[in-house]
Amino acid sequence: MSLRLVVTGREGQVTRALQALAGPDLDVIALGRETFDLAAEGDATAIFAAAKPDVIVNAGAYTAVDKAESERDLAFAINGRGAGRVAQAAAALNIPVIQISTDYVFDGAGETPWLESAPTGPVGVYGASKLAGEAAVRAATPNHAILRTCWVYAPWGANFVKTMLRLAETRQELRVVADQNGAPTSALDIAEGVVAVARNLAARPDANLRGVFHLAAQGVTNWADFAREIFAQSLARGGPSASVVSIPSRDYPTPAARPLNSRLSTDKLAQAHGVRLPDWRDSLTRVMDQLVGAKATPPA
Ligand SMILES: NC(=O)C1=CN([C@@H]2O[C@H](COP(=O)(O)OP(=O)(O)OC[C@H]3O[C@@H](n4cnc5c(N)ncnc54)[C@H](OP(=O)(O)O)[C@@H]3O)[C@@H](O)[C@H]2O)C=CC1
Ligand SMILES: Cc1cn([C@H]2C[C@H](O)[C@@H](COP(=O)(O)OP(=O)(O)O[C@H]3O[C@@H](C)C(=O)[C@@H](O)[C@H]3O)O2)c(=O)[nH]c1=O
Ligand SMILES: [Mg+2]
Repeated sequence: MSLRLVVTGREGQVTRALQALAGPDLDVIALGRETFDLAAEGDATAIFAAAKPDVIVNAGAYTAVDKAESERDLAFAINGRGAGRVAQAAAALNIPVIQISTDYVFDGAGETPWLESAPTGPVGVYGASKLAGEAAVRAATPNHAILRTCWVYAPWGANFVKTMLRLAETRQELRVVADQNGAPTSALDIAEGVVAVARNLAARPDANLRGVFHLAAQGVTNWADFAREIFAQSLARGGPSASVVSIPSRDYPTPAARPLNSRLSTDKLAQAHGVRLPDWRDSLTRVMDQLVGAKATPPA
Protein backbone atom coordinates (compact mmCIF):
# COMPACT_ATOMS: atom_id res chain seq x y z
CA MET A 1 0.00 0.00 0.00
CA SER A 2 1.20 3.50 -0.77
CA LEU A 3 2.47 5.48 2.20
CA ARG A 4 3.16 9.19 2.48
CA LEU A 5 5.65 10.33 5.11
CA VAL A 6 6.14 13.96 6.05
CA VAL A 7 9.52 14.40 7.69
CA THR A 8 11.12 17.31 9.58
CA GLY A 9 14.77 18.38 9.24
CA ARG A 10 15.22 18.28 5.46
CA GLU A 11 19.02 17.98 5.24
CA GLY A 12 19.46 15.56 8.15
CA GLN A 13 21.16 12.17 7.83
CA VAL A 14 18.01 10.19 8.52
CA THR A 15 15.74 12.44 6.44
CA ARG A 16 18.00 12.10 3.41
CA ALA A 17 18.07 8.33 3.87
CA LEU A 18 14.26 8.30 3.94
CA GLN A 19 14.16 10.37 0.76
CA ALA A 20 16.48 7.83 -0.88
CA LEU A 21 13.84 5.13 -0.23
CA ALA A 22 11.04 7.05 -1.95
CA GLY A 23 9.41 5.20 -4.84
CA PRO A 24 6.06 4.07 -6.24
CA ASP A 25 4.85 2.86 -2.82
CA LEU A 26 6.49 5.55 -0.71
CA ASP A 27 6.24 9.35 -0.84
CA VAL A 28 8.64 11.26 1.35
CA ILE A 29 7.98 14.96 1.82
CA ALA A 30 10.82 16.60 3.75
CA LEU A 31 10.12 19.97 5.33
CA GLY A 32 12.96 22.50 5.62
CA ARG A 33 13.03 24.96 8.46
CA GLU A 34 11.63 27.75 6.23
CA THR A 35 8.44 25.64 6.03
CA PHE A 36 8.49 24.19 9.55
CA ASP A 37 10.84 25.60 12.17
CA LEU A 38 11.12 23.31 15.18
CA ALA A 39 12.25 26.29 17.27
CA ALA A 40 9.16 28.38 16.47
CA GLU A 41 5.98 28.40 18.51
CA GLY A 42 2.31 27.90 17.84
CA ASP A 43 0.03 25.34 16.28
CA ALA A 44 1.72 23.57 13.33
CA THR A 45 -1.29 21.51 12.25
CA ALA A 46 -1.94 23.54 9.08
CA ILE A 47 1.68 23.23 7.97
CA PHE A 48 1.58 19.43 8.22
CA ALA A 49 -1.97 19.15 6.87
CA ALA A 50 -0.85 20.90 3.68
CA ALA A 51 1.65 18.08 3.01
CA LYS A 52 -1.07 15.40 3.46
CA PRO A 53 0.86 12.89 5.57
CA ASP A 54 -0.19 9.35 6.46
CA VAL A 55 2.49 9.41 9.16
CA ILE A 56 4.68 12.27 10.45
CA VAL A 57 8.33 11.56 11.24
CA ASN A 58 10.18 14.01 13.48
CA ALA A 59 13.78 13.47 12.35
CA GLY A 60 14.86 17.11 12.73
CA ALA A 61 16.76 17.93 15.87
CA TYR A 62 19.47 19.98 17.53
CA THR A 63 22.26 17.37 17.42
CA ALA A 64 25.39 19.39 18.35
CA VAL A 65 26.07 17.56 21.62
CA ASP A 66 28.87 19.81 22.92
CA LYS A 67 27.34 23.10 21.75
CA ALA A 68 24.09 22.19 23.49
CA GLU A 69 25.83 22.67 26.84
CA SER A 70 26.00 26.41 26.12
CA GLU A 71 22.75 26.66 24.10
CA ARG A 72 20.42 24.94 26.52
CA ASP A 73 17.35 27.04 25.67
CA LEU A 74 17.65 26.45 21.93
CA ALA A 75 18.26 22.71 22.40
CA PHE A 76 15.14 22.41 24.56
CA ALA A 77 13.08 24.57 22.19
CA ILE A 78 13.95 22.35 19.20
CA ASN A 79 14.27 18.90 20.78
CA GLY A 80 11.71 19.32 23.55
CA ARG A 81 8.91 21.73 22.68
CA GLY A 82 9.46 21.32 18.92
CA ALA A 83 8.89 17.58 19.18
CA GLY A 84 5.74 18.29 21.16
CA ARG A 85 4.41 20.62 18.46
CA VAL A 86 4.99 17.95 15.81
CA ALA A 87 3.14 15.35 17.88
CA GLN A 88 0.28 17.76 18.59
CA ALA A 89 -0.15 18.32 14.87
CA ALA A 90 -0.24 14.55 14.32
CA ALA A 91 -2.85 14.25 17.07
CA ALA A 92 -4.99 16.98 15.49
CA LEU A 93 -4.76 15.18 12.13
CA ASN A 94 -5.53 11.85 13.80
CA ILE A 95 -2.41 10.18 12.36
CA PRO A 96 0.60 8.46 13.93
CA VAL A 97 3.85 10.25 14.71
CA ILE A 98 7.33 8.71 14.82
CA GLN A 99 9.76 10.52 17.08
CA ILE A 100 13.48 9.75 16.68
CA SER A 101 15.29 9.75 19.99
CA THR A 102 18.67 8.75 21.35
CA ASP A 103 20.78 6.53 23.59
CA TYR A 104 21.92 9.78 25.28
CA VAL A 105 18.72 9.73 27.39
CA PHE A 106 20.55 7.09 29.51
CA ASP A 107 23.26 7.74 32.08
CA GLY A 108 25.53 5.01 30.67
CA ALA A 109 25.93 2.97 33.83
CA GLY A 110 26.58 -0.76 33.70
CA GLU A 111 27.51 -2.98 30.79
CA THR A 112 24.23 -4.60 29.77
CA PRO A 113 21.93 -3.38 26.98
CA TRP A 114 19.31 -0.84 28.05
CA LEU A 115 15.71 -2.00 27.95
CA GLU A 116 13.06 0.51 26.85
CA SER A 117 11.66 0.35 30.38
CA ALA A 118 14.97 1.22 32.08
CA PRO A 119 15.14 4.48 34.01
CA THR A 120 16.55 7.40 32.02
CA GLY A 121 19.10 9.87 33.37
CA PRO A 122 20.81 12.00 30.74
CA VAL A 123 24.31 13.22 31.57
CA GLY A 124 24.21 16.21 29.19
CA VAL A 125 21.91 18.92 27.85
CA TYR A 126 21.36 17.25 24.46
CA GLY A 127 20.16 14.03 26.10
CA ALA A 128 18.01 15.96 28.56
CA SER A 129 16.41 17.94 25.73
CA LYS A 130 15.69 14.76 23.76
CA LEU A 131 14.15 13.22 26.88
CA ALA A 132 11.92 16.29 27.17
CA GLY A 133 10.91 15.63 23.56
CA GLU A 134 9.93 12.05 24.40
CA ALA A 135 7.75 13.32 27.25
CA ALA A 136 6.16 15.98 25.04
CA VAL A 137 5.29 13.41 22.37
CA ARG A 138 3.80 11.06 24.98
CA ALA A 139 1.73 13.91 26.41
CA ALA A 140 0.46 14.95 22.97
CA THR A 141 -0.80 11.61 21.65
CA PRO A 142 -0.87 7.90 22.40
CA ASN A 143 -0.58 7.32 18.64
CA HIS A 144 3.22 7.47 18.59
CA ALA A 145 6.35 5.38 18.27
CA ILE A 146 9.45 6.81 19.90
CA LEU A 147 12.46 5.14 18.22
CA ARG A 148 15.71 5.54 20.12
CA THR A 149 18.77 5.04 17.95
CA CYS A 150 22.49 5.69 18.47
CA TRP A 151 25.82 6.64 16.88
CA VAL A 152 24.25 7.52 13.50
CA TYR A 153 26.29 7.80 10.33
CA ALA A 154 25.49 8.06 6.62
CA PRO A 155 27.24 8.76 3.32
CA TRP A 156 26.08 12.39 3.83
CA GLY A 157 25.80 14.89 6.65
CA ALA A 158 28.04 15.31 9.68
CA ASN A 159 29.11 12.07 11.35
CA PHE A 160 32.01 10.18 12.92
CA VAL A 161 32.82 8.16 9.79
CA LYS A 162 33.29 11.26 7.66
CA THR A 163 35.22 12.98 10.47
CA MET A 164 37.64 10.04 10.73
CA LEU A 165 38.21 9.90 6.96
CA ARG A 166 38.78 13.65 6.86
CA LEU A 167 41.25 13.62 9.77
CA ALA A 168 43.14 10.71 8.22
CA GLU A 169 43.89 12.85 5.15
CA THR A 170 46.30 14.92 7.23
CA ARG A 171 47.15 12.81 10.31
CA GLN A 172 49.00 9.50 10.71
CA GLU A 173 47.74 8.81 14.20
CA LEU A 174 44.43 9.57 15.94
CA ARG A 175 43.58 9.32 19.63
CA VAL A 176 40.06 7.97 20.08
CA VAL A 177 38.06 7.10 23.18
CA ALA A 178 37.71 3.37 23.84
CA ASP A 179 35.54 3.32 26.96
CA GLN A 180 32.21 4.36 25.41
CA ASN A 181 30.38 1.27 24.12
CA GLY A 182 27.57 1.11 21.61
CA ALA A 183 26.48 0.22 18.10
CA PRO A 184 27.18 2.56 15.19
CA THR A 185 23.92 2.67 13.26
CA SER A 186 23.58 3.50 9.57
CA ALA A 187 20.94 6.07 8.65
CA LEU A 188 20.17 3.83 5.65
CA ASP A 189 19.09 1.07 8.05
CA ILE A 190 17.25 3.50 10.31
CA ALA A 191 15.25 4.73 7.32
CA GLU A 192 14.20 1.17 6.42
CA GLY A 193 13.19 0.58 10.03
CA VAL A 194 11.22 3.82 10.17
CA VAL A 195 9.30 2.95 7.01
CA ALA A 196 8.46 -0.52 8.34
CA VAL A 197 7.23 0.94 11.62
CA ALA A 198 5.27 3.65 9.80
CA ARG A 199 3.51 1.04 7.64
CA ASN A 200 2.57 -0.94 10.74
CA LEU A 201 1.26 2.14 12.56
CA ALA A 202 -0.75 3.27 9.55
CA ALA A 203 -2.27 -0.17 9.06
CA ARG A 204 -3.12 -1.21 12.62
CA PRO A 205 -4.33 0.55 15.79
CA ASP A 206 -2.71 -2.04 18.11
CA ALA A 207 -1.32 -0.66 21.35
CA ASN A 208 1.71 -3.00 21.22
CA LEU A 209 2.97 -1.18 18.08
CA ARG A 210 3.02 2.10 20.02
CA GLY A 211 5.31 3.42 22.73
CA VAL A 212 9.10 3.50 22.95
CA PHE A 213 11.41 1.14 21.03
CA HIS A 214 15.13 0.83 20.44
CA LEU A 215 16.22 0.86 16.77
CA ALA A 216 19.94 0.17 16.62
CA ALA A 217 22.41 -2.02 14.75
CA GLN A 218 23.31 -5.43 16.18
CA GLY A 219 26.66 -5.92 17.87
CA VAL A 220 28.70 -3.66 20.08
CA THR A 221 31.95 -1.75 19.70
CA ASN A 222 33.62 1.40 21.02
CA TRP A 223 34.60 4.55 19.15
CA ALA A 224 38.30 3.51 18.84
CA ASP A 225 37.48 0.08 17.40
CA PHE A 226 34.86 1.69 15.16
CA ALA A 227 37.58 4.02 13.85
CA ARG A 228 39.88 1.04 13.25
CA GLU A 229 37.17 -0.72 11.24
CA ILE A 230 36.52 2.47 9.23
CA PHE A 231 40.22 2.68 8.34
CA ALA A 232 40.48 -1.04 7.53
CA GLN A 233 37.55 -0.73 5.14
CA SER A 234 38.89 2.54 3.74
CA LEU A 235 42.34 1.08 3.10
CA ALA A 236 40.76 -1.89 1.29
CA ARG A 237 39.11 0.62 -1.06
CA GLY A 238 42.26 2.68 -1.61
CA GLY A 239 41.10 5.43 0.75
CA PRO A 240 42.81 7.27 3.63
CA SER A 241 43.72 5.56 6.90
CA ALA A 242 45.40 6.35 10.20
CA SER A 243 46.54 4.35 13.19
CA VAL A 244 44.24 4.61 16.19
CA VAL A 245 45.41 4.99 19.78
CA SER A 246 42.81 3.97 22.37
CA ILE A 247 42.31 6.52 25.15
CA PRO A 248 39.92 6.86 28.07
CA SER A 249 37.20 9.53 27.87
CA ARG A 250 38.98 11.56 30.57
CA ASP A 251 41.86 12.11 28.12
CA TYR A 252 39.48 13.59 25.51
CA PRO A 253 37.86 16.47 27.39
CA THR A 254 34.67 17.83 25.85
CA PRO A 255 32.03 20.31 27.11
CA ALA A 256 29.41 17.52 27.28
CA ALA A 257 29.80 14.25 29.15
CA ARG A 258 28.75 11.14 27.19
CA PRO A 259 27.30 7.85 28.47
CA LEU A 260 29.86 5.03 28.73
CA ASN A 261 27.25 2.34 28.09
CA SER A 262 25.11 3.06 25.02
CA ARG A 263 24.15 -0.57 24.34
CA LEU A 264 20.44 -0.68 23.39
CA SER A 265 18.35 -3.84 23.65
CA THR A 266 16.43 -4.17 20.39
CA ASP A 267 14.25 -7.21 21.10
CA LYS A 268 11.07 -5.22 21.75
CA LEU A 269 11.11 -3.72 18.26
CA ALA A 270 11.83 -7.11 16.69
CA GLN A 271 8.93 -8.68 18.55
CA ALA A 272 6.34 -5.93 17.99
CA HIS A 273 7.31 -4.66 14.53
CA GLY A 274 9.39 -7.46 13.04
CA VAL A 275 12.30 -5.06 12.53
CA ARG A 276 15.89 -6.00 13.34
CA LEU A 277 18.83 -4.13 11.85
CA PRO A 278 22.00 -5.84 10.56
CA ASP A 279 25.28 -6.04 12.46
CA TRP A 280 27.02 -2.65 12.53
CA ARG A 281 30.08 -3.95 10.64
CA ASP A 282 28.00 -5.21 7.69
CA SER A 283 26.12 -1.94 7.41
CA LEU A 284 29.33 0.09 7.47
CA THR A 285 30.43 -1.52 4.19
CA ARG A 286 27.43 -0.07 2.37
CA VAL A 287 28.25 3.46 3.48
CA MET A 288 31.97 3.01 2.83
CA ASP A 289 31.16 1.87 -0.71
CA GLN A 290 29.51 5.24 -1.27
CA LEU A 291 32.09 7.33 0.60
CA VAL A 292 35.34 5.75 -0.55
CA GLY A 293 34.44 3.31 -3.33
CA ALA A 294 33.41 6.17 -5.59
CA LYS A 295 36.78 7.86 -5.05
CA ALA A 296 38.77 4.66 -5.51
CA THR A 297 37.10 3.83 -8.82
CA PRO A 298 36.08 7.08 -10.50
CA PRO A 299 33.75 6.64 -13.48
CA ALA A 300 35.67 6.48 -16.74
N1 LIG B 1 23.34 11.87 14.80
C1 LIG B 1 23.34 10.91 15.72
O1 LIG B 1 24.38 10.30 16.02
C2 LIG B 1 22.07 10.51 16.39
C3 LIG B 1 20.89 11.15 16.13
N2 LIG B 1 19.75 10.78 16.80
C4 LIG B 1 18.49 11.45 16.52
O2 LIG B 1 18.11 11.04 15.23
C5 LIG B 1 17.40 12.08 14.57
C6 LIG B 1 18.06 12.33 13.23
O3 LIG B 1 19.41 12.67 13.46
P1 LIG B 1 20.37 13.07 12.25
O4 LIG B 1 19.71 12.73 10.97
O5 LIG B 1 21.71 12.55 12.58
O6 LIG B 1 20.39 14.65 12.46
P2 LIG B 1 21.22 15.73 11.64
O7 LIG B 1 21.99 16.52 12.62
O8 LIG B 1 21.91 15.10 10.49
O9 LIG B 1 20.06 16.62 11.03
C7 LIG B 1 19.18 17.30 11.83
C8 LIG B 1 18.34 18.16 10.93
O10 LIG B 1 17.47 18.95 11.75
C9 LIG B 1 17.47 20.25 11.23
N3 LIG B 1 17.09 21.25 12.19
C10 LIG B 1 17.83 21.72 13.23
N4 LIG B 1 17.16 22.72 13.83
C11 LIG B 1 15.98 22.86 13.19
C12 LIG B 1 14.87 23.74 13.35
N5 LIG B 1 14.86 24.68 14.29
N6 LIG B 1 13.83 23.61 12.51
C13 LIG B 1 13.85 22.67 11.52
N7 LIG B 1 14.87 21.84 11.31
C14 LIG B 1 15.93 21.93 12.14
C15 LIG B 1 18.90 20.45 10.78
O11 LIG B 1 18.98 21.54 9.93
P3 LIG B 1 20.39 22.35 9.82
O12 LIG B 1 21.36 21.39 9.21
O13 LIG B 1 20.03 23.50 8.99
O14 LIG B 1 20.75 22.71 11.24
C16 LIG B 1 19.17 19.12 10.10
O15 LIG B 1 18.69 19.14 8.78
C17 LIG B 1 17.42 13.26 15.54
O16 LIG B 1 16.22 13.24 16.27
C18 LIG B 1 18.57 12.95 16.47
O17 LIG B 1 18.38 13.52 17.76
C19 LIG B 1 19.72 9.78 17.71
C20 LIG B 1 20.87 9.10 18.00
C21 LIG B 1 22.15 9.40 17.35
C1 LIG C 1 36.84 13.34 16.45
C2 LIG C 1 37.15 12.51 17.67
C3 LIG C 1 36.14 12.15 18.56
N1 LIG C 1 36.41 11.41 19.63
C4 LIG C 1 35.33 10.97 20.53
C5 LIG C 1 34.36 12.02 21.04
C6 LIG C 1 33.14 11.21 21.34
O1 LIG C 1 33.24 10.65 22.64
C7 LIG C 1 33.18 10.10 20.31
C8 LIG C 1 32.24 10.27 19.15
O2 LIG C 1 32.35 11.59 18.62
P1 LIG C 1 31.08 12.35 18.06
O3 LIG C 1 31.40 13.77 17.90
O4 LIG C 1 30.53 11.62 16.91
O5 LIG C 1 30.10 12.16 19.32
P2 LIG C 1 28.65 12.67 19.54
O6 LIG C 1 28.40 13.86 18.69
O7 LIG C 1 28.48 12.79 20.99
O8 LIG C 1 27.73 11.48 19.00
C9 LIG C 1 26.41 11.42 19.47
O9 LIG C 1 25.59 12.29 18.72
C10 LIG C 1 24.30 12.40 19.22
C11 LIG C 1 23.51 13.32 18.29
C12 LIG C 1 23.64 11.12 19.56
O10 LIG C 1 22.41 11.05 19.66
C13 LIG C 1 24.50 9.95 19.98
O11 LIG C 1 23.90 8.71 19.70
C14 LIG C 1 25.89 9.99 19.41
O12 LIG C 1 25.93 9.57 18.07
O13 LIG C 1 34.52 10.07 19.81
C15 LIG C 1 37.73 10.99 19.91
O14 LIG C 1 37.98 10.32 20.93
N2 LIG C 1 38.74 11.35 19.06
C16 LIG C 1 38.49 12.09 17.96
O15 LIG C 1 39.46 12.43 17.20
MG1 LIG D 1 28.43 15.07 16.94
